[in-house]
Amino acid sequence: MASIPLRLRDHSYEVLIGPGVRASLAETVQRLGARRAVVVSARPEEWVPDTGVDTLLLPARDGERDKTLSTVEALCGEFVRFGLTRSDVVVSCGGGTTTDVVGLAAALYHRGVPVVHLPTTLLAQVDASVGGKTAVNLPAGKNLVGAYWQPSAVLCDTDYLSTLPIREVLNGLGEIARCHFIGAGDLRGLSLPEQITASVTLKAGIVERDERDAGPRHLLNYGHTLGHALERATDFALRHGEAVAIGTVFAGRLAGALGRIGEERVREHQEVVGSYGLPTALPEGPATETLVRLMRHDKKALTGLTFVLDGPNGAELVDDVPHGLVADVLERMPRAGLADLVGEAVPGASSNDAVLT
Ligand SMILES: NC(=O)c1ccc[n+]([C@@H]2O[C@H](COP(=O)([O-])OP(=O)(O)OC[C@H]3O[C@@H](n4cnc5c(N)ncnc54)[C@H](O)[C@@H]3O)[C@@H](O)[C@H]2O)c1
Ligand SMILES: [Zn+2]
Repeated sequence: MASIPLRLRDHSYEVLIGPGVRASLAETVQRLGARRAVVVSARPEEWVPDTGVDTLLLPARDGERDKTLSTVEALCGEFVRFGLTRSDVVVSCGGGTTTDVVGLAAALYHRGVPVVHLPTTLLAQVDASVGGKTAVNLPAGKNLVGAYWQPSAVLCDTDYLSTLPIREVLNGLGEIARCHFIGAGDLRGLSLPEQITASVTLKAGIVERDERDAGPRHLLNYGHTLGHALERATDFALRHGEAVAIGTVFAGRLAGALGRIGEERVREHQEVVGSYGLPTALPEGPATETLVRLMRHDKKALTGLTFVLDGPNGAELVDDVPHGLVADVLERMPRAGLADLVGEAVPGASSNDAVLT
């Protein structure tokens, strides 16, 4: 088991990672001094560990559809009925959508009640549950209403991952792959729990330096500018992490075209992303101009576009990248059908066994 500390000025906590770590929930609740707990879980009841205190178990559903203010309101209503106080605790158990919506309910209820996350997807373990950002969607867009509310502990039980469909594994691996280029070093060849640990360690370090997104935290958006555009251009047929994987390969090529890195490092982007079984080519379909337009929208750029790009001093924010160059690099990227990009990403694998071992 690994224990990663996240030290902030007025709030510190541990992220535990490994098989079976959910069993430390009761100890965590006791340490917090809570007398009651509300557990909001999108997973089967048997997956929810004992809290050791008087507990209300609320079933939930993962998915963007339920990541709304009305879910927050419904949860808070249940907290009141149960008599939850500010010295008690809320526990989330589910994917990143569940940790996000439960995290926001915890942030708002009584102006903030402690929350412990039990993330059950790879993406939620390496990214969504760590760092204190919580949010819900509005009809106008994703994550438009939220708050910073750091959890009191995060328990990343890697046993939860054994039932994940392959596409959800790839979704998380996309975020792990981009860590290679923002300071985690080469994680290829490590076990999955080790890769999760390294990714969480990297994110924890970045959040410690920049809790509220004023600077270094933008490094976490490596590969995301094109990634977001690809998600939208494919109507979300690509999972977030898959789109980020392609965005990471593109970021390497763009940094190369700008002369910030050499050919070998550009190739390394392709190799690292490919080694995780992730897509490295653009999907057939969305025109180059469409992708550029979506990226402009993403960053509200008036002149050039802004990207996080690799360079002699590591990754950094680069402003004013000319549209023409961006379009040119996109044009030169290979294209493949969606089925080829993700359908057979792990040859012969009918479950995720091949990637999780
Ligand atoms: N707060 C942050 O900093 C942050 C960072 C990254 C992403 N996010 C958010 O996270 C969300 C995405 O999270 P996600 O990818 O986990 O999506 P998700 O919560 O929708 O879960 C993905 C799918 O996996 C299923 N699932 C979950 N656990 C499972 C398990 N153990 N076995 C089998 N199936 C399981 C779910 O039912 C769902 O179908 C987005 O809403 C995104 O905005 C937040
Ligand atoms: Zn991401």
